[in-house]
Amino acid sequence: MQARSPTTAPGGGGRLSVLQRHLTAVPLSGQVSSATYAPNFCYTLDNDLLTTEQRQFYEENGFLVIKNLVSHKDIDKFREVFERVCKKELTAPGMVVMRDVAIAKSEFVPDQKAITKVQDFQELPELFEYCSLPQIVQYVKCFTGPNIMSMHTMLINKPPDAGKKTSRHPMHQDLHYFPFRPADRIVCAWTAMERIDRSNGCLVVLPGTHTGELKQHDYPEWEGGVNKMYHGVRDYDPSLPRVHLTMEKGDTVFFHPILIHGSGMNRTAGFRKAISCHYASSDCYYIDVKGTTQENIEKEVIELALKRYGVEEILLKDAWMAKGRLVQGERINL
Ligand SMILES: CCCCCCCCCCCCCC(=O)SCCNC(=O)CCNC(=O)[C@H](O)C(C)(C)COP(=O)(O)OP(=O)(O)OC[C@H]1O[C@@H](n2cnc3c(N)ncnc32)[C@H](O)[C@@H]1OP(=O)(O)O
Ligand SMILES: Nc1ncnc2c1ncn2[C@@H]1O[C@H](COP(=O)(O)OP(=O)(O)OP(=O)(O)O)[C@@H](O)[C@H]1O
Ligand SMILES: O=C(O)CCC(=O)C(=O)O
Ligand SMILES: [Fe+2]
Ligand SMILES: [Mg+2]
Repeated sequence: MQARSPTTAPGGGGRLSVLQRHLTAVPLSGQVSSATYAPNFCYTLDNDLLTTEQRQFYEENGFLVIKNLVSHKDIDKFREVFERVCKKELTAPGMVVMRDVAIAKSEFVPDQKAITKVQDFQELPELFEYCSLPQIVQYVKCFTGPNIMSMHTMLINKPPDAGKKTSRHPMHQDLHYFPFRPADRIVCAWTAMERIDRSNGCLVVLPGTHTGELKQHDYPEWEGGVNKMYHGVRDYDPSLPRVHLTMEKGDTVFFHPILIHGSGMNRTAGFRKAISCHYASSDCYYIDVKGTTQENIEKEVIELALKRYGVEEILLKDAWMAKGRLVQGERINL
């Protein structure tokens, strides 16, 4: 791994100006791809899709935005399917439909408006289609290699904030939830289903933090409450330089599971929608999280599994084994 000098620390003037240029860059079409052999790269694999500049950007920042990757037609289709899920016209084994904590205890909330996210839709073909879109998978392969599993799926419907700031997602590292490694062979694809900016709670990232360690996570001490399992990095330092990712409908960001990120509150009256899938190489292997910072999330997952399904004696990895689905290549370890 390349050592990072203090001058390339996140938020260094040089880095941010490169970032700004990148974020306003033109769509990929027309760019010349390059299959450069790059011995110093470790977060991306040799491939003939990413330009050297794109690889370099992900290596340094831990994320990469590809404009206009998913068609509006496909997104409109996913939106319709989501609406049918909300109306309970469609369901699938294992799928979790979750309400925002601020309205979870209300006696009457009209169905569609109550839902903050749908999770684990891997058994619902109409939504799982997102995870198999060839134009997404071809990018995923640059990070995971050819044997690709989908591990976690979400359609996030960030509600207008009910006034308690519970629509925020605290700053976190997704690896906190994952009992598999190596982290560098895991990547999230997150697609904006409409224009998303600071007003409706865009993704907020801390560039370059993917080169750090997995940190201790807890529930943030938020007065208004916090959603189930929305852990945040302990002692989050709000003075760290952040980048707000403004994205248009169909734009997709690929990001590393150690990258610290979150999302702000939704100050609009609309439900901010994004669809995402976490992928991993099937060559990844499960780890035992006992005695690590991940013990607290394992405990919560075990409690939930007992409460929901009555299953006992499971480990975090058992839940993940059941969720994982092969997208391409061969299922090896996961
Ligand atoms: C397999 C491993 C998974 C690992 C995690 C994901 C990995 C992510 C990886 C990637 C990184 C991703 C990062 C991430 O995304 S982290 C977030 C991941 N979150 C989850 O996985 C949670 C998924 N949601 C659920 O399991 C259910 O919806 C829950 C259990 C929350 C409610 O269940 P259900 O919907 O059936 O409702 P109910 O009517 O039966 O209520 C039961 C109780 O729950 C209370 N309640 C209701 N809503 C909420 C709420 N929002 N916040 C807090 N509490 C809530 C409710 O008041 C009641 O309490 P009480 O009256 O009993 O006191
Ligand atoms: N104590 C905390 N612990 C963890 N994450 C936090 C904490 N406080 C705020 N965050 C997160 O930091 C990110 C940025 O928050 P912020 O409220 O600044 O975003 P915003 O609402 O999009 O922007 P702004 O309010 O500045 O216009 C969000 O993901 C938010 O959830
Ligand atoms: O707010 C979002 O859409 C992203 C939330 C997130 O980072 C996550 O669920 O892991
Ligand atoms: Fe996340
Ligand atoms: Mg704010």
